[in-house]
Amino acid sequence: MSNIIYIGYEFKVTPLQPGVEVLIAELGYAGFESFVETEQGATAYIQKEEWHANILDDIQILQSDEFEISYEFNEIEQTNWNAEWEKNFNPIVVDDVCAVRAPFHEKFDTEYDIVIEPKMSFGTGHHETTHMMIQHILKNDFSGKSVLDMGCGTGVLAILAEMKGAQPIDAVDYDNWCYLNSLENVERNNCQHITVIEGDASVLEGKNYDVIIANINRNILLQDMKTYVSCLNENGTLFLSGFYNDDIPVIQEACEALQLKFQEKLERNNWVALKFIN
Ligand SMILES: C[S@@+](CC[C@H](N)C(=O)[O-])C[C@H]1O[C@@H](n2cnc3c(N)ncnc32)[C@H](O)[C@@H]1O
Repeated sequence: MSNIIYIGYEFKVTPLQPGVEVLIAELGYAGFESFVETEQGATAYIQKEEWHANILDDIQILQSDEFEISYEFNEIEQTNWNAEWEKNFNPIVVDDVCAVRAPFHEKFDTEYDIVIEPKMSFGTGHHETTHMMIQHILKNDFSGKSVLDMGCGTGVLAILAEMKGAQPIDAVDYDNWCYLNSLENVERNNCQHITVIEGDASVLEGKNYDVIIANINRNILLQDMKTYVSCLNENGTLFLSGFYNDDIPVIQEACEALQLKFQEKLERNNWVALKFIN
């Protein structure tokens, strides 16, 4: 383990659900890397380097009248929470077809059984957006398709794409932890067709894909949409998530300006995952 210093926030949330779920989702998009649900709420961790005093300013649920949320924070050693977090990682099963679990969980009797050692990368399958992207992948034909998983996190979506017959697959993330973690998970799931790349949209120059999956966030998607679409083959499909229902008009407008056609929307707890074709 490296000696990265983390800041841990202990949140007390009333009512607990859906408060904790929404809070964790929002913190994930603000840059928090890992979460442990507790009896009274949740503990959330962010690298000290990524932290700043206004980090909670954009967390909408903290302004909500429907929830009472208090918190304390302090600096902690990475090793203290990693073991605790692993104990708290619950496996999930999407649509009875695809399980996402850690190596220390029992194997599931599902068609797709993905083993993830998530550590600090986002993408445990617990988040609404990951869940919906898994649903999109399950519903669509990936056989023989070239795929880009942009913002791959743990690599979970790329791994499922390979299990569904896609190849070749590029899994790209600009975060070094995610890059390393995806490499580990690709190997753990015996994937043969995934290339993990550390970088942002600038690594996509000259590349082409039949399917692009991007679960990132509204602003990065809007910023990099043109690059994604320039990499999309004819009869291609683009799956987008990492934003709310309210963001659909601006995302849809950006896609349609690039000649994409809206096809389908999935929604969970106000988060959405959209499908476009060209
Ligand atoms: C919401 S997580 C999604 C992870 C995983 N694909 C999933 O569905 O669970 C977004 C990921 O995008 C990565 N990311 C954010 N901005 C990026 C960028 N500009 N280029 C590449 N990756 C980016 C983050 O490091 C993070 O791992």
